[in-house]
Amino acid sequence: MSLMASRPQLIAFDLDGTLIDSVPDLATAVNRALTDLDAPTSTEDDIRRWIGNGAQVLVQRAWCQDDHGEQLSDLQDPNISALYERFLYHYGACKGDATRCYPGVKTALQQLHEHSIPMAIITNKPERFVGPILKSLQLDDYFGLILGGDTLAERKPHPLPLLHAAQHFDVNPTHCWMVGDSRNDILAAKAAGFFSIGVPYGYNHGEPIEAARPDLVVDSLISLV
Ligand SMILES: O=C(O)COP(=O)(O)O
Ligand SMILES: [Mg+2]
Repeated sequence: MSLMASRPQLIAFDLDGTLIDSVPDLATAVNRALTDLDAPTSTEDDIRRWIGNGAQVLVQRAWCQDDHGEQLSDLQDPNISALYERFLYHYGACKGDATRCYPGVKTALQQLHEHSIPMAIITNKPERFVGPILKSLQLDDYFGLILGGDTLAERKPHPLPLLHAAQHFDVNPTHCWMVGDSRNDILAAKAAGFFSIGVPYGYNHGEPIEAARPDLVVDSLISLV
């Protein structure tokens, strides 16, 4: 039986590591920002593990070269704020250069759209980058709501953006799905009462997504249709 038989009233998608592989451009921007501050650069493998808690935490981890850099550094530190500003500048310039959709994403979104399923993006990425990236990949027609990591007072793993989305579409959270690659997506889904769906091909801080105990794991978004 198709998953669609349990027809969700809303599907919320994570962006980085779920719809798009954005690591190469994020790594370019982080390393250009580090170079501007004469700090040592990081490998793409390290940066992949540091994605998923938003851009400020990403630069804290890169500055400290540590998976827990947000606990070892202070957002008020002038080096961190300078690194963040340089990151925003460089990522603004390179955000679409090497970023691509994962296989099956476009087909799945198109088919869900044809089924008239309401869809939202709930990402921890700064909101300003989301619209332009979706547009450049021709994914901008599918989503009735886009929430970035800086749109609301809280971001994933907090349930607020998911509850906000359910309210926006006037639907009950228990009839909504959250699809993501990170434990933050699964934690937010569980806290909000959404059905949680993990994808195994994303980043998830170097751990298998199964460790976050999602309700379901799908290898490709095609399985959702
Ligand atoms: O910016 C990040 O840290 C990751 O964003 P995501 O929530 O779309 O995975
Ligand atoms: Mg993600």
